[in-house]
Amino acid sequence: MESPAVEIAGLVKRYGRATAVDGLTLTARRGAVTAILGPNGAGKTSTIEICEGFRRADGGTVRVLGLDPASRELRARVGVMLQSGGVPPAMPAREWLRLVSRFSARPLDPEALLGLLGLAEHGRTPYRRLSGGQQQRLSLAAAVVGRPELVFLDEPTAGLDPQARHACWDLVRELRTAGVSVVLTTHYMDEAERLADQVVIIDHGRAVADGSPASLTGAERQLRFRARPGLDLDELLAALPAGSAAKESPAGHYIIEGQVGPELLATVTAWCAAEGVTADDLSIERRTLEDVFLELTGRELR
Ligand SMILES: Nc1ncnc2c1ncn2[C@@H]1O[C@H](COP(=O)(O)OP(=O)(O)OP(=O)(O)O)[C@@H](O)[C@H]1O
Repeated sequence: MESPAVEIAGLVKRYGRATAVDGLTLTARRGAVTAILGPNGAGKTSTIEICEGFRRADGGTVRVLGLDPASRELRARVGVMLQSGGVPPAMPAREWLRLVSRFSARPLDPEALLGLLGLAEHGRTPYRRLSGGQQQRLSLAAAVVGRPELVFLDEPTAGLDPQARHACWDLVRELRTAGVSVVLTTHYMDEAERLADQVVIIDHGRAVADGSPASLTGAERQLRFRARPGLDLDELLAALPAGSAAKESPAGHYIIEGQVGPELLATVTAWCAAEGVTADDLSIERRTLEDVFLELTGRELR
C-alpha cells in the first residue's frame, strides 16, 4: 500500500525547556489538501519544518512519502515554500523561477506559473524590488515549479491581497487535481474551509481535532443574532423547545442551538419583541470552522 503523504506519530520538539510540539500525531493523505490550524505558537511551523527536514525532532516519528525527512531522495519530490525566499536580492523573478525549474526533470512551465500568480509583468524585477506579497507569490511558484509530489506551504496567503489569495487557492486546487499532496498552515478559517479535504487543529503542540471541514462543523444549524449584551438567557431558554441551548459569545452575540426550525425562530423573535429587543443580523447558519476553532482553543490571546 502507498504510504501517506505525511505520517507523524508522537512528535516532540523542545526549545530549551519549552515544549513546542508535545506528542503530535497526524496523517496527511496522498493527493489531498491537509490544513494545519492552530493559535500562534501552537507548534505548526516547528512541525512543518521538521517534515521539511530543516529541524530535528526530539521524539516521535515522522515519515514523508514513507521516508525519513532527512532523506536526500525527498529533495526532488517535495516542494517547500520558504518564508524568507532564499532568493539572491538582485535576481530577477523570471530568471529565478527558470533557474529553480532546471533542477527538475519535468518542471511546470515557469511562464505559465508567473502568469497564474500575477507575476508576468514583474518577471524582470529584481527580487528585492518586488513587494512583500509579490515575493511571497514567487516563493510559492518556486515551491511548485518542480512538479513535486508533495508541497509544504507555511501560511502561503498571509498578507496577500484578495486577488492574490484567490490565485493561490486556484493554484492549490490545480495541484490537487494533478494529484499533488498539499500540507499547508493558515490562520484563515475560510481558506481551510474552502481548500482543505482534511483539517487538523493543533493547540499546545497536540492535535485537538482532525477531520474534514464538514465533519468538524457538523450538520446542525444555529440561529444567531446580535442584540444588547446581557439578555436573560435562562428566561429565553424556558420559552424554547426542550433540548435547545443558548449562549452569548462574545458579548452581544447570541447563538441558539437545537431544532432550528419555524417554531424556534418564531419563539425567539416573539421573546425579543416582548423584551423590547431588536435582534440584528438574525440568521440561520451552520457552525463555522472558526466557531469550532474558538471552542477548542479558547479565546485567550497567545
Ligand atoms: N528557534 C526557536 N527557539 C526557541 N523557541 C522557539 C523557536 N521556534 C519556535 N519556538 C517556540 O515554539 C513555540 C511554537 O512555535 P511555532 O513557530 O512552531 O508555532 P506556530 O504554531 O507556527 O505559531 P504562529 O501561528 O505564530 O506562526 C512558540 O512558543 C515559539 O516561541
